[in-house]
Amino acid sequence: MVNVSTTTTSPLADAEITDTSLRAFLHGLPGVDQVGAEQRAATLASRSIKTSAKAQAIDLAISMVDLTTLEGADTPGKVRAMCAKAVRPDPADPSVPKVAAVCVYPDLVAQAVRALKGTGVRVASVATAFPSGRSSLDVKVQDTKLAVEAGADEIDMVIDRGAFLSGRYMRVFEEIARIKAACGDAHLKVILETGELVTYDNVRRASWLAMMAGADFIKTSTGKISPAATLPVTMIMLEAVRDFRAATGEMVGVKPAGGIRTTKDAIKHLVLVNEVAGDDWLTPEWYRLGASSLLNDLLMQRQKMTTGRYAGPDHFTLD
Ligand SMILES: O=C[C@H](O)COP(=O)(O)O
Repeated sequence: MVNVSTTTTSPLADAEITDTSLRAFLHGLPGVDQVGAEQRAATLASRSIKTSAKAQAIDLAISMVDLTTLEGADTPGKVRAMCAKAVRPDPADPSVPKVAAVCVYPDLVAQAVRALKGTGVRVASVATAFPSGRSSLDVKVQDTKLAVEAGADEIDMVIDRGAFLSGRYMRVFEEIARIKAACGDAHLKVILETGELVTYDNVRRASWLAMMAGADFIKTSTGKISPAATLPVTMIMLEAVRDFRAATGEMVGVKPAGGIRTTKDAIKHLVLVNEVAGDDWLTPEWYRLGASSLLNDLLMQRQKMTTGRYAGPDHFTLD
């Protein structure tokens, strides 16, 4: 019996969560029909939307962006410039909405907090030995606490894929629950790194595991591993949050991240959200697009819709 206290509602809330009950629950989830899932995602992705809806969709997508820089070469100056862009994506057009959040490494959180104070743009920080997650739990907790103390509103943690893939689900559960506790009031996004989970069944299991352990959001990827936020994987995660709400009454957000670069990609995601989870998720509170270079394409397409012509990519500052 493992002593874990979790504050979230879970389908196993009445039974004490044990290695055995957790494994039985996760392996009792319906298997994913791989061919069916890929076909359905492709069909939904091929839907077109009306031009009038496209303008709205672009603004919604902008408002959902977690504008991200996660490079070893990141500097305070780069983060300040990114924060300015997050608040006012197109300096020439004040009608462009601000993005949801900026996402940086923990040592740059204080910088971002200063730059975004009072703007309503949130500060997200990766933590827990991102992107590999290969460190002790104590170090991961400390990493999380430092980011929260520096002012992060949101923590993007990675799960221990080695533990998950070797069937040590309870270890993954406990780790998420410990990090959730270390977050305090900060929201916790749990990165599954779906590109390393091998099967869609594992994506479904990891989604439920993360939600049961206290995730406020489930996130596809770190952006460091390919494939990242594919449509079938995102669809399976959207099904999981939909079914989790039906089972528990609790809503959990979804954040696809990695490889989302074009307006077309973003709109496919919005269609998927609407069709699979429902329009309750169509807000920045419940859906985010983690991306380092999507914003400029959204701005270019928006300008094309407003003025009838494209501005060159050099019209906008670098993502
Ligand atoms: O969380 C966000 C990802 O790191 C961004 O990935 P990307 O550079 O492929 O957009």
